[in-house]
Formats: sequence, structure tokens, C-alpha cells
Amino acid sequence: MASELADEPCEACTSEDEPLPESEYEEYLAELDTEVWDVINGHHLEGTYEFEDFRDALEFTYEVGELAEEEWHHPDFHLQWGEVQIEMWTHKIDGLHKADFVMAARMDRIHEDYS
Ligand SMILES: C[C@H](O)[C@H](O)[C@H]1CNC2=NC(N)=NC(=O)C2=N1
Repeated sequence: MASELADEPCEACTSEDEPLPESEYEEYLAELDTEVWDVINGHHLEGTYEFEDFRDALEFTYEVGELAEEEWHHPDFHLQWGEVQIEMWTHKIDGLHKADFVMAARMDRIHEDYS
């Protein structure tokens, strides 16, 4: 599911930013693949992507890792056979920032090539 959120810049956050309240992040969450993503305890995004096998899961993880390095905004990965679980939040503010939703939308777009 390609969404315009994925076209937005991954704005760098500063430690002065406040974590997004639910009233603000719920509109961003609705733009993500709702079969994949949830917000956990208002603190972080958790997503699970399915794959044919381990190699596809590994290649997806690498592609997202390259994106994270480009944007300097990094997820946590749990890589296993046929599945990648991701946690995405902004460590600097210990919560959710719009950049987290932009990254998740980019991951949805990358995953389209593995579906
Ligand atoms: C030291 C380095 O600049 C910081 O850790 C950057 C890099 N990647 C990051 N990734 C995430 N998810 N949150 C951050 O606050 C963050 N900050």
C-alpha cells in the first residue's frame, strides 16, 4: 500500500520534541498497512511482515537497514524464517515522532516488492 506518508522527508527530530499524543498519531497510523502495524502503549510502532522464506526476510531487513542509514533513523529488527518483526520509535524522545510513521510507510512500500 503506497501512501503519501512514504513520500515525506524523514524530518530529523530534536530532543526538545515531545512524543506524539494519540490524537496526533492516529491519523498517521491509519495511513500505514493496518494488517502490519500497531502502536504499543502509545510508545512505539510494532509491525510484522511475512515472507516466503528466510532469504526474502533477510533481504528485506537489509533494504530497510540501508534506508535507516540514509535517513539516520533506525528500527529494531527481529529476523526469523519467513518473518520480520519491527519496533520503531524515536529513542531521543523515548516515544513516537512523525519520522517513525514515515519510516513505517517506507517499509510498507519496500514490502510491496516481496508480496
Ligand atoms: C547517536 C545517533 O545519532 C542517534 O542514535 C540517532 C540514530 N538513529 C536513531 N534511531 C531512532 N529510532 N531513534 C533515534 O533517536 C535515533 N537517533
